[in-house]
Amino acid sequence: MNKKNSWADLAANSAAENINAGSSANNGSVGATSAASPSRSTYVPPHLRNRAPSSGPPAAAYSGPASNNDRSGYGGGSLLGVPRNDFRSGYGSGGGRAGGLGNRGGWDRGREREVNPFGDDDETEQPFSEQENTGINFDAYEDIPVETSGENVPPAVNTFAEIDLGEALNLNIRRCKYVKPTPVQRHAIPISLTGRDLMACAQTGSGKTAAFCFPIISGIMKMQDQSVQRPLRGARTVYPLALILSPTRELSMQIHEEAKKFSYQTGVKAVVAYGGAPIHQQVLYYYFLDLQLTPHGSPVILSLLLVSRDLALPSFQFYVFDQKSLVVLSVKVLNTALRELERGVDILVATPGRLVDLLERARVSLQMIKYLALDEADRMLDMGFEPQIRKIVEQMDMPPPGLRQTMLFSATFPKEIQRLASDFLASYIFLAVGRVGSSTDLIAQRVEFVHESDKRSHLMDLLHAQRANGVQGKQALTLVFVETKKGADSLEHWLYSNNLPATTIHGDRSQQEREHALRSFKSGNTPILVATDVAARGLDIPHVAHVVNFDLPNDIDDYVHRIGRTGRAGNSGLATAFFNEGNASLARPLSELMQEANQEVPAWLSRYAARPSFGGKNRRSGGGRFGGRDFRRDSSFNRGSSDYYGGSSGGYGGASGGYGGGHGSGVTSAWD
Ligand SMILES: Nc1ncnc2c1ncn2[C@@H]1O[C@H](COP(=O)(O)OP(=O)(O)OP(=O)(O)O)[C@@H](O)[C@H]1O
Repeated sequence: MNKKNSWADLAANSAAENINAGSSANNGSVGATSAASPSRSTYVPPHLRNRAPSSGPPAAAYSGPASNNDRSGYGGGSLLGVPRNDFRSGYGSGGGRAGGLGNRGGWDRGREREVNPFGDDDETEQPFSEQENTGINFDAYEDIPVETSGENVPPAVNTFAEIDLGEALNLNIRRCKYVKPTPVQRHAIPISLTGRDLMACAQTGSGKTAAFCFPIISGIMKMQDQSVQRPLRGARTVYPLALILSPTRELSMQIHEEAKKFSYQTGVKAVVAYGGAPIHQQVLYYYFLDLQLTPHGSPVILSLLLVSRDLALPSFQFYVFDQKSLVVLSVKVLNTALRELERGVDILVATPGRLVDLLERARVSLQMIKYLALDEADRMLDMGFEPQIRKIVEQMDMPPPGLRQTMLFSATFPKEIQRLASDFLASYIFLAVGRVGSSTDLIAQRVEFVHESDKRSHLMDLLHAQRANGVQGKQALTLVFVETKKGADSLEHWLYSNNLPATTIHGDRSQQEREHALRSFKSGNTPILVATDVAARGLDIPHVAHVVNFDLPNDIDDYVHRIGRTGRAGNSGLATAFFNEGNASLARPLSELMQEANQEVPAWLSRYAARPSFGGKNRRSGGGRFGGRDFRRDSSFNRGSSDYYGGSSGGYGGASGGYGGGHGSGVTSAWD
C-alpha cells in the first residue's frame, strides 16, 4: 500500500499499519458501522502501548505530526501528483512537518507564556557596540535624498535615543541589534509618533517594517497605561487596536514575526491571520479519539480530532468521511489559531481575504482600531485588492480617517495609486526616501539579451559560474523570477533534473509547500528558488546573493520589488535580467531606473529605449524629477477645487476612483 499524504490518508496509513487490518474495500456507512461488533474497542498508537488505558485528553493519544509533502512525490504516491524538489528536505527529515505551522515562534500552543522570540533568555545584555550587526552598511544610506511634503512636518531624528518609544520596546530594538535608525525610520517614526497620517515611500530592504511597527507598539503601550476599555460584545469577538495588512501570507507571517520581536515583554500582543488552504493542508496534528474495526477488518474511526490553525475552520466542526476502506464518522477540529485570537489581540496582522472572512463571521471587530498600516500599499490598492481593502476600511466598523491613524508604506507608489490612497488618509505627510520607485545602488543590475529558447542554458551557465565562485563550491542563494506558475514548475523540474537544487514558490502550491520551500531556501538546503511574483514583495531573506529575472515582469515597479530581494539592509546584491524582443515595452523605464541607480546601461538597451514605439505605456512610480513625487503637487491630479495638498479626505465612503492604468494586468495570476 502506498503511503498517502492527506490527513485522512495519513490516518488510513497509520491505521492500516498498526491494526493489521484486512484489505477489503468496505465502504461502510454510519448505520452499518454502528451495527458491526468491533474487534477492538480503542486504537492505541504504538508509542503509547504498554501504558495504562486512558480516556484522558487528546494529547495522550497524539499520533504525530501530519506530513509535510513537499518532497512526497519521491518514493511514494502523492495526492498532489506533482513531484517536488526541495532538495534533500525529504530525506531523513521525515518531511519536516513538525517544523511547519506549529513551529512558528510565539504561538506557544495553548500556553499563556510568551515565547522569547530572541531565544536569549539566559543571555546577559551585551554592550551596544558588541551587538552591532556587521552586515549592515549604514554609510550606504547617508547621502540618500529625502523629501517630505504636507503641513507641519515633525523633524527627523538621528538616534533611537531621541525618540520616546518606551523602555521595553527600546530593549527589543537593542536585542534586534538595530544600532541606529535607517533613513525611513529617522523620518517616519517621529511623524507617526505625533499622530500624523503618513504615505511613505522608501527603497526595498530599508527597514520600513520597523518604521510602522515601532510607533504602533509604542502607542499601544501608552494606551495600556491609560487602561483603554474594549467593548464586551460576545466573548468570541476580538477588538484589535492596530491592523496591519499585507498582500501575501508569507509577508504577513514575516511582519508578525517582526512585530512579535519588537513587542516582546511590552504587554502588546500581535496575532497573524492568514489562510485559505484546504483542510488537509492546514492540519498540524491529528489524534484518534476512538477507532474500531468492522468484522471484515476495516478501520472505522469513530472520532478524530484535528488540530489546525487555519482560521477558516471553526472549532469542533463535524465531518463524515468515507474513503475506500477507511470510515471516519466525526472529526473535531481544534482550531489553535481561533483560540489564539480569542485570547485577545492588540495588533492584528492579516491578509485581506482572511480578514474579510473573520469580519463577516464577527470574530473580529475593527471598532477599536487606532492604527491602520498597509504594507506594500500600492499593491494593496491596485485592481486586485482594492475592493477588499475598501470593504475592510470603509464598509465595516473601522473609525474613519482622522479618528484612526493611517500609515501607507511601499517602495513604489504610482501617482494613480497615491490618489486612491488619499481616500484613506487625513491631513497626511508624504515621505520619499530616495526617488519614488527607484532601486538602491547597492544592487548591481545586469541586463543581458537572451532569446527565449536560450534562457535555460544561459541560466545554467550563470548558476554554474556562481557555484564555481562560491564558498567551497556551494551555490549562493539565488532567486529566479518567472512569469507563470506553470513556468515555475517546469523550470524547477528542469533545474532539478540537471542536478541543480531548486524548489518553487507560487500560488498553485499549498501553503505548507510554500512555507517549506521558503524554509528550505532560507536554510540553504535548496539554494535556488524559482518564484512568481508571490515572492516579489517584502520578503526579507538574508543572504540572497543573486536575483535573476528569467522572465521580466510587464511592470517596472514589479522589477523594483523583485530585485529588492537582494541588496537589503545595506548589503550589496546582484540582479540579472534576461531581456528580449518580448520585453521591449520595459526598455525605457528599465534604462531610466538603471541610470538613476548608477548602473551601466548596455548600448543595445538604450537603443531599444530610444525607439518611439516602445516604453510609452510603462510609467515609472511617481515619475518626474526628485521633489515632484507627491501627487498632491501635480496639478493634473487635483480633482476640481479640492485641495489635496492639505490632505483632507475627499472620497471617504465613496466608490473607487477606478484606477485602471495598466498596472498589474500580467501579475494577478501569481498573487494568490
Ligand atoms: N535600524 C536598523 N538597523 C539594522 N537593521 C535594520 C534596521 N531596521 C531594519 N533592519 C533590517 O533590515 C532588513 C530589511 O528591513 P525590512 O524588511 O523592514 O525592509 P523593507 O523596507 O520593508 O523592504 P521591502 O520594501 O522589500 O518590503 C531586515 O532584516 C531588518 O531586520
